[in-house]
Formats: sequence, C-alpha cells, structure tokens
Amino acid sequence: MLLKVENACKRYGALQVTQDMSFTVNDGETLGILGPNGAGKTTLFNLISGDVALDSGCVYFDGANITALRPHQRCRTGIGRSYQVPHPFGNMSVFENLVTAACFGGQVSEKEAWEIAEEVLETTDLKPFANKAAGSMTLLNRKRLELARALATRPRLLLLDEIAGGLTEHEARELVDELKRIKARGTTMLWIEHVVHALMSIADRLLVIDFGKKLAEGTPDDVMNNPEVRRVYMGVDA
Ligand SMILES: Nc1ncnc2c1ncn2[C@@H]1O[C@H](COP(=O)(O)OP(=O)(O)OP(=O)(O)O)[C@@H](O)[C@H]1O
Repeated sequence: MLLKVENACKRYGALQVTQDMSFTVNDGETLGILGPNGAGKTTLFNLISGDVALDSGCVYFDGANITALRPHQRCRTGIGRSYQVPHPFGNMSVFENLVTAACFGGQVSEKEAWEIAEEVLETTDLKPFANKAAGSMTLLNRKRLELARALATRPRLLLLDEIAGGLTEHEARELVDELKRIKARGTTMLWIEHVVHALMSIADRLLVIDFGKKLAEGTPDDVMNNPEVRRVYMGVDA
C-alpha cells in the first residue's frame, strides 16, 4: 500500500467538507475519484498534498505518517499534483517551467533537472513546444504542461485534478494515452474527473464522494452499477 487516508475530517465554518474519510491506494494502482460539484474532491487532494491542514485524521505515505509535513516536504517524499486551473510561470518557456519543477521536487543538479525536463517533454508530447512561452499555449497543451510540471517532481504518487476538463473528445483521448504510458511505468495515480469515460478507461478502482463522505468504492463496474451511485450521482432511479 502506498497511500492511506485515515478518518480525515475538514470543516470550513459550518460546512463539513470532508467527513471521516478513509481509503487506501496500492502501489501502481489508479484510483478514480468521482462526485458532484462541491462534494469535496479537491479538498481531499489538498489534504493529501498538504495545501490544507486536516482538522483530524491522518495521512500515511509509503508507511510514514506525513500528516504534519508541509506541501514542499510531501512533494519531496514523492507526492506530485496538478491543479484544476493550470498556473504555470506564464512568461517562462515550457522547458524552463519543467526545469524549475524538477529542481523544486528534489535535490537534483542542474544537469539532472535538464535531463528530467527533456524526458518529461517526451512523455507528455510537449517537445515541439519546449521553447514556447507557457502562457501562450492552447488548453490541451496547458493541461499537458500541468501534468508535465507534476511529473518533473518525479512523483511516486500523482494527484490529477480534472486534467481532461474542457477538452474535446479527441484531445481527452490523447491525454488518456499519455496517462496510460505514465501508469505503465508504475506511477500510482489518483484522478479526479467529471469526464467519466476517460476515467473508466484507466482506473483500476473508483471512489465516489458525496457531501464529503465516501458513497461507494470498488471496481469501476461495481461502482457504476451501485444503486446509490446511480441515484445520487447520476440521477438515475435504480
Ligand atoms: N477555503 C475554503 N473556504 C471555504 N469553503 C471552501 C474552501 N474550499 C472549499 N470550500 C467549500 O468546500 C466545498 C467542497 O469544495 P471542493 O472544491 O473540495 O469540491 P469539489 O468536489 O472539488 O468540487 P468541483 O467538482 O466543483 O471542483 C464547496 O462547498 C466549497 O465551496
């Protein structure tokens, strides 16, 4: 097991955004996370990456309790993430963004950071855009860059927040192909996505969240056939 979230709770004022959430993710597994808008999915990522502190509960990574670690420390232990709204350094080139991320992600020399950046350019099909200003790219390439920046920190666990959102069918398929390559190399992934067919094509298991609570967890087929999920999430009567 690579990640364990145990009894995680988070409240904003009167709103209990994460309610006693527990789950595990195995090494090499892809866990898809589904849930209606405002269900608490991004908050769960923030609790895992350390961007937001838990009110109570624990997060374990590779057997170690990382609950008290700050975001950059969690990144250096091997947790990389993308954000729902990409925010690269817009005036820097794609390549410079990746070198910066590689340096941030660990104690690597400049030479190693360049090597990592070059490898990530290949993986994410961004090589033709290496010298382009990050702020001037299409949505697909901005999404790729968001993925690439997370990869450049060399994560063992990759948190992807709606990476396919807003893309056309064709573009989403291209991105899924890239994610399949990343998965095949053994990277463990948690992927929040509203584009269900994209998620289904790669997830080993699904976790469905509603009002900050776990509604269902299991194989994609079991979860999508779960009457509660169909009723609450898809608005379908069982
Ligand atoms: N910093 C904050 N302060 C107050 N409320 C917050 C904060 N962050 C999130 N919330 C609230 O917590 C709830 C869950 O938000 P969150 O972004 O985790 O949901 P989500 O499932 O990711 O939604 P979406 O699918 O729309 O991205 C929402 O009602 C949101 O308004």
